[in-house]
Amino acid sequence: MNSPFILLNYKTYAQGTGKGAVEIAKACKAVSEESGIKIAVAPQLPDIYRVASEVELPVFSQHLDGIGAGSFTGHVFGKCIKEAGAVGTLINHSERRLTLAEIEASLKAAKEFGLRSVICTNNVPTTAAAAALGPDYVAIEPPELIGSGIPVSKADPEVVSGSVEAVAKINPDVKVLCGAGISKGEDLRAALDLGSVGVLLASGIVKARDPKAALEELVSLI
Ligand SMILES: O=C(CO)COP(=O)(O)O
Repeated sequence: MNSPFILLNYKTYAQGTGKGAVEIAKACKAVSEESGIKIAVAPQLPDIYRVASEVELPVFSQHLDGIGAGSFTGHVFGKCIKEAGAVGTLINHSERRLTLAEIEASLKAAKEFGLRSVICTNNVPTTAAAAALGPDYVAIEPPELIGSGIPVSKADPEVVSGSVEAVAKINPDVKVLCGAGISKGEDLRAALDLGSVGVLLASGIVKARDPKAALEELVSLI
């Protein structure tokens, strides 16, 4: 089996801001090296350069706008996050929803600048629609379970397996992540057993008293 992929979204948690963004990335790097499991982080946009410069670990943006160079004040430009050191981006996170047209434009921008793309979705039909656009990954995250501590892989296994099935039919090149409430080794194990290739998670690690210990527990059943 290929290594699972763990993508840690820092959101705007204080613990993952500024210096904390670097410290958590260092913990991720240490656990990735110890375990051989691929781990990437998605800090806040102004922390991308800092994290990518100080820690040798894949860094994702939390958002990307489907715009180019020019008159787009306040937007997130693919070239800028690429040059800051990002290798990929989330698109359409449930806390940063986009229209379908915006998702497509954002994905196009990610491809233009060689950024890996993770389109976030909330149920099986939106996962199917996202897969049709051809991102590298879709990440199914039922919003009601986000931040709940109740893992999607246990509370709603059908939304994960249903997403995996739908994506396999529509575009088998697209890989499926799942997220929401994932924090323990058994949650990650269940997510993989349902056919996802990894997890997108946040609070269980970023807000943990000891993020490195929490990460070690997360990968302990792989
Ligand atoms: O939104 C999420 C990751 O993008 C999931 O958040 P939690 O891991 O805190 O439930």
